[in-house]
Amino acid sequence: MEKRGSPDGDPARSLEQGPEGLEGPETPIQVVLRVRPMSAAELRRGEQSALHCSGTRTLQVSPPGGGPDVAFRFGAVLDGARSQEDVFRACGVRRLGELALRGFSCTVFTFGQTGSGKTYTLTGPPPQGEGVPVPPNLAGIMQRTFAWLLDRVQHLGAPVTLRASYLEIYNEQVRDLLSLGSARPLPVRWNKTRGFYVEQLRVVEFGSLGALMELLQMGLSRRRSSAHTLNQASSRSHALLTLYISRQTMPPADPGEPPVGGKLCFVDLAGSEKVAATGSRGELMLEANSINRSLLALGHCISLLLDPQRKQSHIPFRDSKLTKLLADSLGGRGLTLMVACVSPSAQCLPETLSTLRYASRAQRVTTRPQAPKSPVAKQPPRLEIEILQLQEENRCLRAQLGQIDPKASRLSGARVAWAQRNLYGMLQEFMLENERLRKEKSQLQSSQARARDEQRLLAQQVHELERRLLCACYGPQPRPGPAPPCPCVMVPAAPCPALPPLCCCPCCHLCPLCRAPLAHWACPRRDLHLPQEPTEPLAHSPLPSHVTHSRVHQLFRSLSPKCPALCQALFGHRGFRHRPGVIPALREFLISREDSTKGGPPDACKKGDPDPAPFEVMGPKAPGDMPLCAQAPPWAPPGNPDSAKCPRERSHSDWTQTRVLAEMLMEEEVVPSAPPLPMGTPNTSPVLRGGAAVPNLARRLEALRDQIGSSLRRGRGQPPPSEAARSPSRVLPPC
Ligand SMILES: Nc1ncnc2c1ncn2[C@@H]1O[C@H](COP(=O)(O)OP(=O)(O)OP(=O)(O)O)[C@@H](O)[C@H]1O
Repeated sequence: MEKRGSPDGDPARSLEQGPEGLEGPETPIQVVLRVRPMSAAELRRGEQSALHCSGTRTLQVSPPGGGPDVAFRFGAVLDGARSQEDVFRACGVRRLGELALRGFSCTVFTFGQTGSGKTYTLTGPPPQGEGVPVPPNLAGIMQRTFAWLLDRVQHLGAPVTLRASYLEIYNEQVRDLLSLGSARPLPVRWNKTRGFYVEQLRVVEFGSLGALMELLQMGLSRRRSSAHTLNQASSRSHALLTLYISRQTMPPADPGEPPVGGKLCFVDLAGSEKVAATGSRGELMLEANSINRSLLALGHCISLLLDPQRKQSHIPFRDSKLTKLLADSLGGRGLTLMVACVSPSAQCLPETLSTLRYASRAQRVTTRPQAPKSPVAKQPPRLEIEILQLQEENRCLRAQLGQIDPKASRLSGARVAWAQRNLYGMLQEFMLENERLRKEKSQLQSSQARARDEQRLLAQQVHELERRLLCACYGPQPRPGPAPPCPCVMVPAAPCPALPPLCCCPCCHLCPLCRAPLAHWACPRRDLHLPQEPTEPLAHSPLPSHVTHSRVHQLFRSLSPKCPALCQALFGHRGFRHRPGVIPALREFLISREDSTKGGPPDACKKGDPDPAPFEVMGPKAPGDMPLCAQAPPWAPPGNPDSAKCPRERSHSDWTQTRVLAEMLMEEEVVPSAPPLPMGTPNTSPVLRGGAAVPNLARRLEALRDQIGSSLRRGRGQPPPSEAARSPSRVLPPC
């Protein structure tokens, strides 16, 4: 069966003869078969042996039902009568240890069915009690190798550092058996130089056999094991103990030369098991499945490695943690020894045959063992030349530094100090300026925030006053409850004093939609009741000729979003469908403008409107002296000579209301502008301060206040307030 490798199947021997530092020849995995003796239980059950050793390297398998024997040939075959020491010697582990000392990476692993003697072969029988050592004659391959190695190191005459790590793969999780705390799962990583490795694995340095034995005992005691039908102390995990050997070559080729690092790894695989045979249930069954899966992955890799063509391509080492960690030993540059363990019992023959086939395949797998090369030899010549050149340059520069003139060096020092001082001064100035700018910025930000607040407050006040104005116009008392959608919904309704008088017809008093009181021009049947009202086109109306259709459109569009209720009252529900109603409205406003220019209340005229903008919508030129109406309207301001004909005296507030309405109708937009930085004292009223920058807004606010106050007072029968009482900061009566 054995067709490759050295004649005696010992790969170490051929390597020992090969040149160090070069990639070695293809070397097969060394396989040794061990047949354990029949156990007491098997003997009790009267089971027969199905295996017979024929010579030192051949095993004969006799099928129980008769038939021809099947022979398997391995590097060595050891029957149940062979002692632990025999096994250690036959496996050639000492040679592997020698190669590890020379920098090779060597692996010894046991393989076989559960209860076949794998752990026994590697570490001896399970300890009889806590802290009870294994008797020396029963010590396994590991203890014997440790003893040999420590002894060898002592006689080596070169400094050697020994370290060890011990891990188990339990249910596909790597756990550190030497960890200081509780073992937690560790990741398996890969990099180009190290290949697969376990991250954060504890590696313990040891200097004596006793220390190493302690580490072994520690790991064995922490390793998972359980009892089942075939084994009372069955290992439930794969365990890997690795010795890292670091040896300094003597004499060193170069002072900076790193030591040679070899590895010797012992792998105790968990046994394959048939769940039906072992009677595993629950957790045991899960463990068995995990073990079988990983062994299957290992077998698959071995099968692929056998194919020389596929070996060059992809081998699925990543399929399991076990194959990852054995990748180098199976297909890489390591040297590997496999100890296959079997039970002699005929009852276990199917599993035994499986193990034998597995082992037969494995011994055909080859690796290319490679010893580490000397660091000097590794470097390409170009790099060596570069290093030499750099060293030379370094030496020259050091020499030049030592020859620098002390005088020159003092001068340059003064220059540096001067530069540093100046830079420091500049830096200080910048820092001060920065500080100033920062303060200024924070002041500006706070004043900006105050201005925004004031602006918001003013906008709220305007909004509130507009609302109250509408309330006052359409009804002094709003209905309790949520705000009505239309200000017309106010009961009891009262005619708005700011608007022209209502038609005498009762049907015209109410809005056809909301039934709120309406001005007579909004009545849908107004033509029937007021035949004298003009219905002609604008060109024939008594309005000035520049009041064109488009002007009226513009007026309506600007008014309707601002004051929909008032717009509705003035123009009707559909705006220009009642265009004839617009014309008198415009006429009224122009008359009121005429009144204000001719006289008006003294204080109102004095306050005056320096900005004629509200009326400019009617045209660049005011109507001026053009008589718009032969008869003055009843709401003409006092002081106007025509006011004598007025059926009722117009009060100051009446005039103001008219003016405000005119403003509201004419203004293009009501957008309070942000006031500039506050000029007055901080206690100044926001209205006054904001008003400085928003004259229209403040003026309008004051007028609205006046108007609302007077409307409400009239409703309650109170006398009008004195001029002094009209203050912007006055508290408004509730609507
Ligand atoms: N060569 C041997 N001589 C005497 N007893 C042995 C031998 N090999 C194994 N045994 C005994 O057989 C039992 C099973 O051995 P061991 O635990 O090593 O099997 P295993 O293959 O490691 O099983 P598992 O895979 O379940 O861990 C143990 O009691 C062990 O002492």
